[in-house]
Amino acid sequence: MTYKALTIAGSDSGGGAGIQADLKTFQELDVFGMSAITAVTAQNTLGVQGVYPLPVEAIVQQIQSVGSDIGTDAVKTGMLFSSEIIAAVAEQIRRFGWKNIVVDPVMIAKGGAPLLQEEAVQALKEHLLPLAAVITPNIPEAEVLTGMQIESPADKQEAARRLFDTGVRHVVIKGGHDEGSQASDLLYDGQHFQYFTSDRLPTKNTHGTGCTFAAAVTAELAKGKTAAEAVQTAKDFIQAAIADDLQIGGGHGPTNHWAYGRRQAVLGGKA
Ligand SMILES: Nc1ncnc2c1ncn2[C@@H]1O[C@H](COP(=O)(O)OP(=O)(O)OP(=O)(O)O)[C@@H](O)[C@H]1O
Ligand SMILES: Cc1ncc(COP(=O)(O)O)c(N)n1
Repeated sequence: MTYKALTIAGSDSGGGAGIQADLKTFQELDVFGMSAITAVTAQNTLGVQGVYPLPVEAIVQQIQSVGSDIGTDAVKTGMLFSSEIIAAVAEQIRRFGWKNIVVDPVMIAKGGAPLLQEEAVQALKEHLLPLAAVITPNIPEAEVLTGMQIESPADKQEAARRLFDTGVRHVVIKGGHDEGSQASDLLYDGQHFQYFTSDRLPTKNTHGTGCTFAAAVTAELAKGKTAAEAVQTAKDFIQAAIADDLQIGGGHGPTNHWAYGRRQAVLGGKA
C-alpha cells in the first residue's frame, strides 16, 4: 500500500521549513509526498530575504494536477499568504472531497517576517478551519485566532475550546513557545484534553519545527492513524529532529529530518 500526502505551502530555499520540511518528513515516514507551492521565499537560517506569492491560478492548477490523477490520503496546508489563496485552496479541498486536512496556520517566520497578511486571518477561520481534521497553531497563532491571551494552562484549554468551536475536529496547541523546562503540546477533540510533553531542548536550531511537526501529523493521518496516534509520532519525530540538530548556517538552523528514522532503525535492529 502506498500512502500519499499533499502539502500546500510556501517554499523555503534554506530547506528547513515550508514545502522542503514537509516533503522530507513525508519521505522519512514512508509516505509519498506531493506539493502545491503557494509562494516562493528567499530564506536562510538568518531570516527571510524575499516573499513572492504565486498567482492563484498557478496554485489551483497544481492542486488539480494532483487531484485529477494521483489523489491523496491527506493534505497539509502551511504558508497561504492571502485571503484569495485561502479561499481558492479551500474550494479545491471541498471539490475533491479530501478529509484528512491538517491546517498549520503559519503567520510569522521566526525572524518576524509576515507569511500571512493580517486581513487573511478571517478567511482562514471562515473557509479553511471548518474543513480541518487537525489544526496546529503555536501559542501566538492561537492567540490571534481566538482573540485571547494565553498565559496559563487554563487559558490554553479555553483557547482550544474556542478553536474547536470554529468547526475543526482536533486542536493541537503547540508548546514550543511555553516557558519552563518542558515543551507540552495540548490535543483537544471536543471532549478530552491530552498532553504530549517532552524536555525542552536547549538549542537555537528550531527553524521549521512547526512545519515538520504538522507534516508528521499529516503523514500519520494518511496511513489511517487516529489524531492522538499521529500527534504522538509527530512529537517523537520533532524531539529527535531537534535533539540531533545539524549546525547549518549562521542563525536559527534547521532540524534534522532523518534523526527519527535513524533512531527507529537502531531500535528495530536495522542499522
Ligand atoms: N526547544 C524545544 N525542545 C523540544 N521541543 C520543542 C522545542 N521547541 C519546539 N518544540 C516542539 O516542536 C513542535 C513545534 O512547536 P512550536 O511551538 O515551536 O511551533 P512553531 O512555533 O509553529 O514552530 P516554527 O514557527 O519554528 O516552525 C512542538 O511539538 C513543540 O513541542
Ligand atoms: C515557507 C515557510 N513556511 C513556514 C515557515 C515557518 O517556519 P519558522 O517559523 O520556523 O521560520 C517558514 N519560515 N517559511
